[in-house]
Amino acid sequence: MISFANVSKTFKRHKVLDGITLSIETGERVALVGSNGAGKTTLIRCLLGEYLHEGEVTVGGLDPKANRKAVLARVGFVPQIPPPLKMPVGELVNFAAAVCDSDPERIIAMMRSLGLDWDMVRSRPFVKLSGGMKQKTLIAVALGRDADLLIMDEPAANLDPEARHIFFQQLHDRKDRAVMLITSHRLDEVASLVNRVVEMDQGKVALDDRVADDVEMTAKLDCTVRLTRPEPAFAKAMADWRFVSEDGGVSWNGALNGPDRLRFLGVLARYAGLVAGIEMK
Ligand SMILES: Nc1ncnc2c1ncn2[C@@H]1O[C@H](COP(=O)(O)OP(=O)(O)OP(=O)(O)O)[C@@H](O)[C@H]1O
Repeated sequence: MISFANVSKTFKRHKVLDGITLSIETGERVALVGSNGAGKTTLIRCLLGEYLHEGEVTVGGLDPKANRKAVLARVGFVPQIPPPLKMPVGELVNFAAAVCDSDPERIIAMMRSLGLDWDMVRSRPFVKLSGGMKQKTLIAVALGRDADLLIMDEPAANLDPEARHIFFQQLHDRKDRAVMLITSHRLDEVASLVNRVVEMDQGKVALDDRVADDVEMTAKLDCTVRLTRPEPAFAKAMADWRFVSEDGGVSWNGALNGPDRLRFLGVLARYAGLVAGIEMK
C-alpha cells in the first residue's frame, strides 16, 4: 500500500534521508523508531507529499505530491507538534471534516469518547487548549473518518490512562483494514501496538523486523505492586496511573491497559530497590 523506493532528501547539503527503500502493506502496524534527527518526521513528510525528494514514494499506487487531495483523503495524521491554530475547535472540526468528506459528528463523537467536553471546547481557540486536549482533538480528527492509513507521531504521549484505553481500542478496531505508522523515540512506548519495527539511523533503515503479533490492544490487566516500605515519590508516580493503596502506600492496585505494560514496568524499574512483588493478570 505504501512504497518508498530509494528515497533521499537533502536539506542544504545535509542528507537527511539516504536511499530509503521500504514497502508496507495493509494490516501492518509499524513502529518507526530512531533517535532525534534520525529522519522519521522527514520520511513522513515525504509520504504526505510535502517535500521534493529523490526516488519514488507511492500511496496506493499514487504519487502523493501529484495527488495530494486523493492521498490525504485516506490519511489520518496525528502530528508530534500541534499546529498553532487560532481557529475555534468547532471551526477546526468542520474544516477537517469537509477536507476529507467526513461527518463532523463522527469527529465530535470521537472527541467525547476520549473524554473531551465538546460544549466547553467548541468555542475555544485550538491554540489555547492544554497539551492533552490538543492531542485528543488531533486524534479525534484523525480517527473520525474512514482513513486506511494512520500516521501518528508520538500519539499517546499526552493522554491519560482512560483516553489511552479508548485510543488503543480504536486502533484495535482498525488493525486489519489499515496501515499504521507510529513514530517514537522509544520502542517501549509503542512496542506492544505494532507487528513490525523499523529503526532509522542517520537517514537509513538500520533495522526492519517483524515482531510477534499476539498483542491484545484492548486488554485490561489487574495489577498489584508491593513495596518494602511506603515512598512518597512512588505514590506520586502511581497517582498518574490511577493506582490506589489501601494500606498506607505498601500495596498498590490498579488496572493497566495491555499495551502500556512495558511503559509501566519502565516506571517500576526506577524504584527497583523498593519493589517486593508485582502481579499482573
Ligand atoms: N525543514 C528543514 N530544514 C533543514 N533541516 C531540516 C528540516 N527538517 C528537518 N531537518 C533536519 O533533518 C534531520 C532529520 O530531522 P527529522 O525531524 O526528520 O528527524 P526525526 O527522526 O523525526 O527526529 P525527532 O525524533 O527529533 O522528531 C535533522 O537533522 C533536522 O535538523
